[in-house]
Amino acid sequence: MDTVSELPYDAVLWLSFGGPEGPDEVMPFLENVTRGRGVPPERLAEVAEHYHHFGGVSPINRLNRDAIAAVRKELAGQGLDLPVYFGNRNWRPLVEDTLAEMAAAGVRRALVFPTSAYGGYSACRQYDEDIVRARIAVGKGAPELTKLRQFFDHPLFVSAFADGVRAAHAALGSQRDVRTIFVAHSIPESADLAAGPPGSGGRRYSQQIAEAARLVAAEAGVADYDVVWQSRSGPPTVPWLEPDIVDHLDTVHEQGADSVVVCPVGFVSDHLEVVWDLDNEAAERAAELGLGFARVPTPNGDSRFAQLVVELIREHCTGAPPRALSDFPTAGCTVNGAPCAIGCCEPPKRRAP
Ligand SMILES: CC1=C(CCC(=O)O)c2cc3nc(cc4[nH]c(cc5[nH]c(cc1n2)c(C)c5CCC(=O)O)c(CCC(=O)O)c4C)C(CCC(=O)O)=C3C
Ligand SMILES: [Fe+2]
Repeated sequence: MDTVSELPYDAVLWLSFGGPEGPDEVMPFLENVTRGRGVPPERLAEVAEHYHHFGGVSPINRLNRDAIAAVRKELAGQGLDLPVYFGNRNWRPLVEDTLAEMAAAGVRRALVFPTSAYGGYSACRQYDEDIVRARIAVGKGAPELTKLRQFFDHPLFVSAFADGVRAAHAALGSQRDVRTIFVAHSIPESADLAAGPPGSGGRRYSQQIAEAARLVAAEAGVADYDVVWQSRSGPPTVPWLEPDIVDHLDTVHEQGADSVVVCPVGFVSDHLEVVWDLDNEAAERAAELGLGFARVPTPNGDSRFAQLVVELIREHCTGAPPRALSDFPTAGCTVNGAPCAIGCCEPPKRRAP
């Protein structure tokens, strides 16, 4: 690709979810995540336990810092002079503070890399809301922020997972009846129905998950697989995407499988919902059922992830056609937190606070 000599941007903002880094930070973090979202206190107490199991430290901030270091190296290696800043929605470093720091350093226009590959409210539109909130907090002189596009069907994203699926099958041995299970964060049915531009029929999130699973399976040479969900929250009366991964293990066991390859295609890093909900809860259920269990790593630890981020930056700056394996429209790239379209991935109706 041509060199991007005169970059129209002067920084990158790595925008993520955030997580606690000590036991005292767990509850304040969870309160930030769930403010006004109708998550029952019992669920909150249960999730707090998951964090305390790891000393109150989520791996997510460390994983983001490692990924940022890799992206800085990749940028420098490609001769791109762009500082990378780190800000989160729910925990320190909070995006409001990071954006203030960027403004003070003289940043005028920045690209935003959100740490989610997908569309939908939680995965895409809520990051737009974070951008709006941070710019309001900084006020006059807030940098212009352009969010990079969704990348669930990017060949580098797909091939990192596909290599992991192949390696997991190899680790379990080829003579066994292995079931491949793709898993993503569940969301309320209503949020999935509202995902995508109005009039599109919704379900953009679950459709993109299904498409990513299909692409990864095809590249890994897996003919049969399932797509299931994890980490549901909210009151039990509200329907969320199902089946849950743990229940699904019972199903595949009944169907005669003797081992499972679990691929967390909905996430980019091995954060707490992966190391607890999959490596602990799901792995434990698999052991009870006598199922062999191999969990595929997320792409964050793969060298292709930094390449992917830099490719998205270059693609945006040069106007090159998006490298994408699906027919879904390229969405998610907007300026200053604008939605992709009016009413796109609308936030679900909340209970009054
Ligand atoms: C689609 C989706 C992604 C993927 C896209 C993306 O990556 O952005 C994601 C990522 C993450 N979710 C995370 C953690 C949590 N999510 C919660 C709650 C919720 N998630 C939701 C959806 C998603 N979540 C929803 C609809 C809720 C209900 C409340 C609400 O409507 O917002 C809660 C509250 C307690 C609970 O009920 O579980 C916690 C603690 C962490 C950090 C893990 C760590 O600390 O390492 C990460 C990366
Ligand atoms: Fe979540």
